Amino acid sequence: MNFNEYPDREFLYLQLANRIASELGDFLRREGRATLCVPGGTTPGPVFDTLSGVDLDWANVTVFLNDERWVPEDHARSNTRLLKRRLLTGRAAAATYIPIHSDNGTPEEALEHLAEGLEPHLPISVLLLGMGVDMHTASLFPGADRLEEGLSDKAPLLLPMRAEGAGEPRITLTARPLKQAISTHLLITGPDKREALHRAEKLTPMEAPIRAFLADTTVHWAE
Ligand SMILES: O=C1O[C@H](COP(=O)(O)O)[C@@H](O)[C@H](O)[C@H]1O
Repeated sequence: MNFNEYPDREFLYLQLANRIASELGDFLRREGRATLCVPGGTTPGPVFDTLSGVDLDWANVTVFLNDERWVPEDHARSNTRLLKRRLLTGRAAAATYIPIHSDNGTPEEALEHLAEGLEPHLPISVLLLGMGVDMHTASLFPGADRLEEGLSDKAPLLLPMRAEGAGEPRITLTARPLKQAISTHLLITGPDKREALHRAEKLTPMEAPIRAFLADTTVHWAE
C-alpha cells in the first residue's frame, strides 16, 4: 500500500478530489467513458463537494456506491442520499447514476435486478473506499453473516450483508469487483483509523476486511 499523509483534512480533500478527477479524465480521453465507485458514511462528503464542480465530461461517467444501508432513501443514514446531495449535483449531475438500493422489499429481493444494472459498467475505473475503525470497508464487516462469501474470488457482484456493528441490513459490492478496479484509493481521517489500518496489515481479511484491498491501494490520511 502507498500511504499519503496530508498536513490537514482540507488539503487532503482537495488533493484527493483533484487526483480522482485527473484519473477520470485520463480514462475519458483513452476510452471515452469511465466508472467511479464511491463510499458513503461521514468522511467523503467534502471530497464529493469539490469533485461535483470539476469540469469533466461527466455525461460519460457512471457513478455508483460501494455499498448501501437498507434504509429509505430520505433517511439520514442513506448513502444514496449523501451521493445525490453532495456528488451528483452541479457539473457532476450529468453523470449516469446506477442504484444499488431500492425503497421496496429486502436486499435479497432486489439483489438480482440491481446486479444486472451494474454489470455493464464494470470494471470500475476509479474506486474510492472508506473504512470504519472496526476495519470494515464497503459493507464487508468483521463477523458479518456472509463475509466469507463476500471475500471469495467467486463471489457474485453484490451481496446482502448483516453484521452486529452495521446497524441495519446492508447491500455491498463484494471483494471481487472491488479488487478488479483499475485504480483504488482509500480515504481515512483521524488517529483511530490510522491505527486501525496499521492493525489491519497484520490481520487476515476475515478479521479485518480492508486487508483484502491494501496491496494495490493508495491511502490518503490526515489527522
Ligand atoms: O457504513 C459505512 O461505513 C464506511 C466508513 O464510514 P465513515 O462514516 O467512518 O466514513 C463507509 O465507507 C461505507 O460506505 C458506509 O456504508
